[in-house]
Amino acid sequence: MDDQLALPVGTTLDRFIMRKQEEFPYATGELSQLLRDIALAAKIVNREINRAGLLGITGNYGQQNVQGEEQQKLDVIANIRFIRALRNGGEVCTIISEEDDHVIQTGNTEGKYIVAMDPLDGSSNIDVNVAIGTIFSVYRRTSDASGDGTLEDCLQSGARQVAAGYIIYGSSTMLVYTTGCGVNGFTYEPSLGEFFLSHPMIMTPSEGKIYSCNEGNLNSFPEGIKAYLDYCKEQNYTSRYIGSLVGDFHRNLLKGGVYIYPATAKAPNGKLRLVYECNALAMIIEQAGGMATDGTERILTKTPTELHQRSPLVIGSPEMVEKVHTFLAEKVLTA
Ligand SMILES: O=P(O)(O)OC[C@H]1O[C@](O)(COP(=O)(O)O)[C@@H](O)[C@@H]1O
Repeated sequence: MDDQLALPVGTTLDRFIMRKQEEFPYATGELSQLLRDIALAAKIVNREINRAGLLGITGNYGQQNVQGEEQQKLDVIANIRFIRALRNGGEVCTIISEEDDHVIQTGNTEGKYIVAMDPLDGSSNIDVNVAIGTIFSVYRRTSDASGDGTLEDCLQSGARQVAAGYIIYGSSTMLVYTTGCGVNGFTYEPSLGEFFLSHPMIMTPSEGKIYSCNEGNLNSFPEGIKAYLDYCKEQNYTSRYIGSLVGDFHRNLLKGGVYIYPATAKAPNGKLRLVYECNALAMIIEQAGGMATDGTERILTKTPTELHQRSPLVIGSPEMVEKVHTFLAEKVLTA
């Protein structure tokens, strides 16, 4: 964790990015510009979300995405806005999006970066005014920087991320990200159109009392997860699950807790997507002193073979994730 440059709360995102770049003498400024492009798209999407009910942009878009999920109008709008900002910025050659079957070549053939994103996470909550989010991962391309990004560029393990983050559109809008030197959170001030540093160097508590999972799927959970949930109830832990990964993750990051989306009968590989949901949050939680696994393997060491592949996810306070592992291992042994 770099503590050389602890910038004060209230520092603008732009200034923070610039000052952090100065710590890397060989930095070219391209990643900094990419982060600014993401912040710009976040401001635009935030505005659309806030006005959605007035502009008639709530509800279904009338088509399904590659996951077979009904696309919401705001899913499509957020996707367009982030793609446009990244394309216009010029730093990104290829984008992977939850809303697109195939990779998106931006035409920035000199662009050094790949972005994987879930433009709007928590789709089931969009129309009911519950926190939703955007999740993003940034990779440096491994192919020559003269042409479109390759599939190999897009299927790198999470450990190769150069930056990762999310935007939460909740009671306030925040951008939380890491470039591998700690996790910082910025709160959006709409009247000034600026993100300001509000949560410097976030560390998650090693232990917590909150567990988050959809117990509606309990009957098809692995025995180890069922046993862990019983343990949580014996410990009088609190159950909190809003059904938006970003919202549940953000709460648990700050307060301490564990989010679990295991393999189920309905989703034998879990529901969440490794490349643009799990990897980014795994980098954030590890930078904040927490853990992220699929129940056994560290998320960041998994090398994806498909763009939209799913993975079980256990993420949060390290002692709680370890406890889940203990119960999973025990049940495997006694099965
Ligand atoms: O309704 P379920 O099965 O509990 O799933 C909820 C989970 O699925 C998600 O909605 C998946 O994300 P999308 O909304 O982007 O498809 C997560 O945000 C959330 O944690």
